[in-house]
Amino acid sequence: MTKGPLPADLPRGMDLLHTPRLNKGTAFSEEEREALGLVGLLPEGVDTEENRLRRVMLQLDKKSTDMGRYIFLQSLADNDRTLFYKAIMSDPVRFMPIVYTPTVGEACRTYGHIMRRPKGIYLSINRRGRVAEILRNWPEKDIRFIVVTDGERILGLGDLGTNGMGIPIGKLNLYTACAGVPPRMALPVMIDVGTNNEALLRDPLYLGLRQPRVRGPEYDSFLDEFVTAVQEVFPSCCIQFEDFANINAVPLLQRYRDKVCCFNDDIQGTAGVAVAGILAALRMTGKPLAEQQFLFLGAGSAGTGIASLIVQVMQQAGLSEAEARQRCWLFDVNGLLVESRNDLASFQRPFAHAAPPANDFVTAIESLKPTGIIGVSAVPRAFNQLVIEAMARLNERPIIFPYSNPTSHAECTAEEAYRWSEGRAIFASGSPFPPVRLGDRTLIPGQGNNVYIFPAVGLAVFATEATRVTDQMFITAARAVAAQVSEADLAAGLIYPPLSGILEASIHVAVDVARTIFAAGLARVDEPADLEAFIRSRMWQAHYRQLI
Ligand SMILES: NC(=O)C1=CN([C@@H]2O[C@H](COP(=O)(O)OP(=O)(O)OC[C@H]3O[C@@H](n4cnc5c(N)ncnc54)[C@H](OP(=O)(O)O)[C@@H]3O)[C@@H](O)[C@H]2O)C=CC1
Ligand SMILES: CC(=O)C(=O)O
Ligand SMILES: [Mg+2]
Repeated sequence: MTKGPLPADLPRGMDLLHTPRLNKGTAFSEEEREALGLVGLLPEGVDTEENRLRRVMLQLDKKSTDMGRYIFLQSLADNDRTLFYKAIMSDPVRFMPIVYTPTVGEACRTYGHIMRRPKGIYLSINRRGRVAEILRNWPEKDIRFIVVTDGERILGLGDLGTNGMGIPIGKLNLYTACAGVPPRMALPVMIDVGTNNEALLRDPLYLGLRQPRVRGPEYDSFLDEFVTAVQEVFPSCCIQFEDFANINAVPLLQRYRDKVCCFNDDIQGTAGVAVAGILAALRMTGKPLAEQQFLFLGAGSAGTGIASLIVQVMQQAGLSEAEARQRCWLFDVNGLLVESRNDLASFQRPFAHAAPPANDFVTAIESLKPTGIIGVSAVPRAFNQLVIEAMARLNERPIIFPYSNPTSHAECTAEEAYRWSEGRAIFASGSPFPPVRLGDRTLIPGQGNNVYIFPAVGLAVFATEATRVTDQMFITAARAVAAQVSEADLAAGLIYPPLSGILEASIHVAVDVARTIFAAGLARVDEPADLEAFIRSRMWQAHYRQLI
């Protein structure tokens, strides 16, 4: 018995089983099977959602590698999207390292080899002039989030060309899994302007343009065409720029941040998570922010993005901009950023100090006496024993954040940071590390990853239909993430909320960000009396819908 007429566009029979958004497989009820032409296309047994989840877990358990699990889960998403989200949301601690860093990094390295069904839109520069037409080929019409990359700086793995498509897909998976943003409204986009990765150009299974990267005015005008076309085809869409090389990431953000609803996750999202970690760490040490001194290894998108947000937060704590800048020092491949250097890009100049050059990181630590070091260099093991021991000599509780991803590019492991600091480090890494046993203590490393920020900011932007994304929204998000860390978490050494509860944490963060959006007059909906109930009401749930 149907409950009224069926929607005209509801697929039937095999088409329905091949529509991942609607497919419930063996969970289609007898009623649905009769009404939708499914009788005989499924075995007689009618499953519950839970039974289908049990079968997924059983099959995952039989896979011997995380790559195998990644491929299985992405195929599941192609087949039954609800079940995919139900699975990964059932245990974020187990599944985040598979759909996200570190496994997604390995998946991107070999994307042309493991690819099954395409997901998202590929915009090749050879199709310039046709971007709006191509975006219209996407079947969904109300797109609210695009995560876009050109594949040039995929995690710390460098230029992976169109193989980098795994990142927009993974980030958008997390919008839904960690914040309930409806998956139907999310679109991964790959801008293909070629690749300078010789190994990929030689790989017969590589699927992108086989040419060196296009740069300069031609690149810029293609990105202009993309941003303009998004406004035309998806007028309520927020664009998240992801994993662009800094030569493009920084100018793109500067060009569009005040014109359209957009942000750069590596610059602003990462800054949000770093500030959150610092604020929570200070709850642990009881020291004021205005007395902290940070030294960064790496002065690219993430390094300058974090430093810039720290400066703003320190200003809110009462320091002048100049005083705050004196508390952020950056060190890159050519040493400390000092005014006498003539190799600095314009986005790095504001962080160059009037100080003598220094080419040795440990020497820089000894002279600047930082309270925290933040690794955003993608240089594996750059925080060596000398570095950690120097930090531990200077600080009772040194802040050590090896933020580079994936795990193979972390500046140090959790075990190293704890061992070389005699267990005193306040530690968080971009990719997860397992708990560390030190003497009779078990230390639990936190994950300092922008996943604590972008899904929650995204949920707030989605619910309020915000017109812009501002730095203040990331400061609010950072404060809200830090506030989610309980006294018990702090006592256990954690400076981020446990990943197991990331969905609830994101909702609380989104509520605060939404308040900031309303206060700034950037919302396109009326401010509701009960903001939390409003945010919750906008969230997608990973449950099968009754189709008839
Ligand atoms: N945890 C998280 O949430 C996030 C982590 N990240 C990670 O941060 C890393 C950097 O990202 P991003 O800032 O976008 O990349 P960029 O390429 O913009 O920056 C990398 C920086 O590291 C410097 N660097 C390279 N080699 C060395 C070296 N041997 N010693 C000192 N500095 C060096 C580079 O200098 P030069 O340009 O001169 O080579 C550059 O300043 C990546 O691994 C990424 O995965 C990024 C975003 C979020
Ligand atoms: C986490 C992230 O955005 C990165 O490593 O690039
Ligand atoms: Mg990134």
